[in-house]
Amino acid sequence: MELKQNVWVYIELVNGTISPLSLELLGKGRELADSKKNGLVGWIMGEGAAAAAEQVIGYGADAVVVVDNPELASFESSLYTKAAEEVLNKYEPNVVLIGASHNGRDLGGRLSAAMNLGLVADCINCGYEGDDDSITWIRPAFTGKLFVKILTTTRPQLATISDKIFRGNVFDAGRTGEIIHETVSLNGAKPLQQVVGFEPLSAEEQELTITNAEIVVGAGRGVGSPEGLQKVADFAASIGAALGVSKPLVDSGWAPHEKQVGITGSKIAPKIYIALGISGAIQHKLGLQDAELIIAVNSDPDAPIFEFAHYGIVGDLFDALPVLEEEIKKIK
Ligand SMILES: Cc1cc2nc3c(=O)[nH]c(=O)nc-3n(C[C@H](O)[C@H](O)[C@H](O)COP(=O)(O)OP(=O)(O)OC[C@H]3O[C@@H](n4cnc5c(N)ncnc54)[C@H](O)[C@@H]3O)c2cc1C
Repeated sequence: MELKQNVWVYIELVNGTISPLSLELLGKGRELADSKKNGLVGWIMGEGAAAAAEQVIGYGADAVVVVDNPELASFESSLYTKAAEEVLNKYEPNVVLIGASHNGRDLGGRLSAAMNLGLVADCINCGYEGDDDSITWIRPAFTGKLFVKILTTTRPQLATISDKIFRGNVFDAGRTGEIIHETVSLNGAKPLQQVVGFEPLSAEEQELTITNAEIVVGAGRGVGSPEGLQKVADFAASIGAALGVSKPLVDSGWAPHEKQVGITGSKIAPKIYIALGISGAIQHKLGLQDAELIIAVNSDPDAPIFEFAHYGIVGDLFDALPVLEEEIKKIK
């Protein structure tokens, strides 16, 4: 397969496993490639990268470029940028999608500077609008008040993409594709930092957060006070759920920003989201639209949240708490 001028997805490995965000990008990359009858190339760097290559094919790539190098054993942005530059200069892809993880943002920004490329950061959508090879990137601007369309005039077209926007492809063990092993010289680059060891947290030490919990309880302005929020927090703890909040609670200083659900907070995909005293504004909704089941309690029957919640209770959230706690404990 001709590898040049294709759609490329940077595959990030986390402890040797393909990150969920990379799988999402393989789904979007497949769609982009198909719409222009292009190929989709997955590109993995790091020690042990070869082991993940077959899976990248199974998740939708036509080919995988593997840079398996002990110097890239753990992410070090200066070395990864050098390696990426060598690979991209050789293969000249048309489009490069990088997940907007911590490391992906770091790599994307450095690549943009090193290769003098335009970079569109934190995109939430993209696609071909015309007949040429230009991608229209869509990203929030002015702290989420606007969604802007951006075209990049440099090639490859480079963007980092937010998580939980796209769906990955279903794994197909029968898919076949080319696996190319690439070496990089790194041009004598030296790491700026060195990882000397990893100490994984035990299961008990790992905190339940809004992005990893199966059940998230969302508290909104309807809780009325820090004491009201504490009652909701106690309810969340009693059912083994993480506590999330709407923006006004962060703005009031009642909760830290890391608990905020929404376009300017975190996008979450729990099995169950229980929204208590939340009106359901679009900026909040955009953060939880991947939740499998949404239950809302709101005293206002016309609250917008009832337009997209699967189950709704019209009433005072504090009256609903003991009932919900009892019912959820019965089924847990
Ligand atoms: C640029 C920008 C970015 C934003 N980003 C985010 C974001 O990431 N996340 C986010 O959440 N918001 C965000 N917002 C704010 C968003 O527009 C809403 O203002 C916010 O989500 C409203 O929060 P809320 O539903 O808690 O409060 P409100 O809209 O005030 O709703 C409170 C609800 O509680 C109900 N209620 C009151 N008392 C009770 C009770 N005792 N029992 C039951 N129900 C009760 C009321 O009927 C009402 O529906 C953003 C706004 C802008 C402009």
